[in-house]
Amino acid sequence: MDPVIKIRVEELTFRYGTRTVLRDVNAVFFEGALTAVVGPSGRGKSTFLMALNRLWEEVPGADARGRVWVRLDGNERLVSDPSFPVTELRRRVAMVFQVPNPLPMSIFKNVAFPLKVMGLRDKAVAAEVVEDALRRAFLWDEVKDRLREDARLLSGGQQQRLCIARALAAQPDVLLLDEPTSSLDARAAGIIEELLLTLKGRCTLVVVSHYLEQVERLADQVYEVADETLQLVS
Ligand SMILES: Nc1ncnc2c1ncn2[C@@H]1O[C@H](COP(=O)(O)OP(=O)(O)OP(=O)(O)O)[C@@H](O)[C@H]1O
Repeated sequence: MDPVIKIRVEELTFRYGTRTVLRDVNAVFFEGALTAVVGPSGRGKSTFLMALNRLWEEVPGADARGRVWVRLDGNERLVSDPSFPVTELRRRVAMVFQVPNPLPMSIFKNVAFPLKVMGLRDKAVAAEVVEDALRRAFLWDEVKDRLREDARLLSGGQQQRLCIARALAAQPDVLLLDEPTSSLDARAAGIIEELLLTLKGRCTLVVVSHYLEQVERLADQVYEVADETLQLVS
């Protein structure tokens, strides 16, 4: 069976003010696969991720042209379609940042946060979803007895897994991860890598990485940002 295209990027051009960072980018991302985006610093890798869920719209002076399609519930949706609520887009195409960004609240509330935004009021269901997300993020055993503690007291690696759990709680179709291990030591990075491998198949993953060995271990497909565009390298 042919792989399903989850995200299709057509003729994407991205500018900050008068400076063009990406030009005429065409790329596809397959459902359930992990695609790595590599390339030297400052070439537009993070910018590219931001184009996939419209995060760039929050950045003054940024402008994206072209089309990004995401397949949701069997239909391709244009992410820039004004009738596509950005909150829904970012729930289904979720971002995990380089530096973990736990909210100033408890571990439990951090993971339950997207459920609250989605209007889920049933506490028992929320508790189940939070536990499931923490288990899938390989964090449950470490935090199950301290769910009411401030999330900012967790280690860097635990905070990153918490942020992944928070994204997973909203059941995203696509997870965008911007150098998710670069602020972590080797052991913590290894746990995140293992976690990403278990997410493959259930979620479409797009991972910006600087580490070639990591990319070789994890990626099904690799794009390199070069000459202001994305080139498929493997
Ligand atoms: N808000 C902004 N305003 C103006 N220019 C920006 C802005 N954000 C990024 N840039 C510029 O756009 C280019 C691409 O930045 P981006 O962060 O996407 O690169 P990157 O490949 O992810 O880099 P790194 O690997 O260092 O994280 C850089 O030259 C950067 O200086």
